[in-house]
Amino acid sequence: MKNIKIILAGPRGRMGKEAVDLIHNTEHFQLVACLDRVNEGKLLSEVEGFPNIDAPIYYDPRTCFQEVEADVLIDLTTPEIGKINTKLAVEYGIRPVVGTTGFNEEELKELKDLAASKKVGVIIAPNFAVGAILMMKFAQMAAKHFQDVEIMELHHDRKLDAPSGTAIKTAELISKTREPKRQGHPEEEETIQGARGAETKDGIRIHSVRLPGLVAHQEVMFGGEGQSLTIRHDSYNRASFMSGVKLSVETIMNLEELVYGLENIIE
Ligand SMILES: NC(=O)C1=CN([C@@H]2O[C@H](COP(=O)(O)OP(=O)(O)OC[C@H]3O[C@@H](n4cnc5c(N)ncnc54)[C@H](OP(=O)(O)O)[C@@H]3O)[C@@H](O)[C@H]2O)C=CC1
Ligand SMILES: O=C(O)C1=N[C@H](C(=O)O)C[C@H](O)C1
Repeated sequence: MKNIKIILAGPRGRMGKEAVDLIHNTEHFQLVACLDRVNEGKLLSEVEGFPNIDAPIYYDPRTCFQEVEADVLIDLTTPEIGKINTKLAVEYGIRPVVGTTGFNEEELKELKDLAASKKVGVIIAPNFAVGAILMMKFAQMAAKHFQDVEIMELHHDRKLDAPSGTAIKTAELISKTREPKRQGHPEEEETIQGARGAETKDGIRIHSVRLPGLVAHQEVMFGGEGQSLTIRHDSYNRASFMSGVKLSVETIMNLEELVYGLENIIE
């Protein structure tokens, strides 16, 4: 397989560290630069925790994309920075694999159009874990048979966005097979605001839990006459996401458009 040259944004983060290991341990992957908001001008090997990896660190994505020859950008930063990096990478013909969450519908549409016009592959993956993809697909299947559903997503308390990208994607997939419905008692009232969670435009409730000790977890709970069905996925560590990152980097080399969600590339 051809060597794939990768720029990684966010190498010191929880996901970024795992991605450095993945790139380092994959024969046909090469880390050619990092984007970070500290350590500009250093090599990654000069930063504590990353011996033997001589990729230069840039702060400004534009300078990095101009100076470094790369095939793929992996972005694992923050919602605000991820959006800037992704758009800029497409403009420079570098294919973004984006794990960073927090893109809204309008931003996805804008990127889709940009990717199509530049013929540059983009993968935006709200969740890279294969089990999470299956959980979402199973939920979409179950929604054919159960009209009433609520999503509970549970994450560590360092997470910036709520609801999670996975919960939003799950609700979107369910909405493809379930008619819009306003759930609960027609006259229900929240005596404490937010008690019924956030409601999507199709009437699906999403509840976001943030606690130290958690990593990334989600339950999709369906209710019917005299029965319920709960589909649950748990990521206990960030290594759980790395096979999806690897697959995305390999797949994006043959894409010329935006793909939103790994369910579109996992058979
Ligand atoms: N798709 C998926 O499967 C998954 C997606 N995620 C998403 O990935 C993203 C990262 O998550 P996580 O690793 O837990 O978060 P972290 O907060 O651990 O890491 C984010 C990193 O981005 C860095 N950063 C901030 N600003 C910049 C900048 N201007 N340039 C480059 N780097 C910058 C931060 O630096 P500093 O430390 O200085 O703030 C930090 O090191 C989140 O959006 C999260 O939702 C997470 C897990 C799985
Ligand atoms: O911030 C996280 O940790 C995660 N973010 C993604 C999301 O918002 O769905 C994926 C996973 O749940 C972990």
